[in-house]
Amino acid sequence: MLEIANLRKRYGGLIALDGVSLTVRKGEVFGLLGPNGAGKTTLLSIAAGLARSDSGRVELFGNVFTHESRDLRHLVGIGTQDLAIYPDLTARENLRFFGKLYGLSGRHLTARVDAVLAAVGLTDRAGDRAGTFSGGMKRRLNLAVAVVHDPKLLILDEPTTGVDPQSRNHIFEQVKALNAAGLTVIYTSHYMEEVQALCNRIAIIDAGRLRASDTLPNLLKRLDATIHMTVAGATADFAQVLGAIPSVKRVQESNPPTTPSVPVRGGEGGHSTFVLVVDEIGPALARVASECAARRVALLSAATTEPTLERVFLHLTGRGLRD
Ligand SMILES: Nc1ncnc2c1ncn2[C@@H]1O[C@H](COP(=O)(O)OP(=O)(O)OP(=O)(O)O)[C@@H](O)[C@H]1O
Repeated sequence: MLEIANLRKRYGGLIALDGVSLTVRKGEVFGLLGPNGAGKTTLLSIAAGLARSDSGRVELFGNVFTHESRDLRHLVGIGTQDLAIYPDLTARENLRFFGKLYGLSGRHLTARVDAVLAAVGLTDRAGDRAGTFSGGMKRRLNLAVAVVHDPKLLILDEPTTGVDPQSRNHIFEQVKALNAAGLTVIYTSHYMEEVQALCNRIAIIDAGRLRASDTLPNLLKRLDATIHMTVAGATADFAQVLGAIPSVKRVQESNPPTTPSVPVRGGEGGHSTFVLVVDEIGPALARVASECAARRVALLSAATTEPTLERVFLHLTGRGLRD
């Protein structure tokens, strides 16, 4: 649906986009993550035809899409990070205004306005001025404005920023419903868990460069899972026993014996600590427990760390999402 190739954009001496390429497929919710200032808004503005790139190419449904492509603009809806609604107009007037800008009129316009008001739960407040709305209601109206002209691709730039949990859920559910009805969505958020729950594929950008673009399971595979375990009464060959478990990739022992001839690690009944780097925690842990039982080794503690999107993000960018 959207093909972005080698986009570059400078603001004076600052390189905001440094050759970003990515593909968004029809029907997916595509997540875009990046620390503050990574270039997300710049990328989305160019992808939506609102800003010009210095070089590179954007194709929408196989057609070159630029700032000048007015005939293709109706295919895209954008929910901007800063609210794009008029506080002095009512919710309905806002939607009629933006609908008309996209060429809707008459009964079709009225039907679309009613449909999106209902979809975002603002039918009861349709006649109230947007300026009187809560932050969450304004965000919901902003989303309605983005889809009033029935686009094929919806670009949402941090749609849940600064809203209460209830409105956040409402927006979240609405995005899911729009996607289920066939709308392709690009979604940026500062909430990792939203992107994790909503998106089929996720791109991570940092300092204007694409660091990764993949499905969540594939992104998670970039990091190892570990088991930190403490045992008592381990025999000298216990590290080898652990290393032979199929899903264990590496074993590190934190207190190796001082003399190789001592048969019991850490002395009689002594404690030993191992760190296992594993492919999958569940099967590895089950085998660890059974090996311990078979060898009369007491498993005193086992703590696991699994890859999360947050850890992958930190690994790729060296920064947290909300730095
Ligand atoms: N119009 C502009 N003029 C000058 N610099 C700009 C302009 N717009 C963005 N920038 C700079 O370009 C870089 C990328 O900004 P952009 O808004 O695209 O990042 P972002 O990932 O959307 O950040 P955030 O998460 O904070 O919204 C930042 O350093 C920003 O200060």
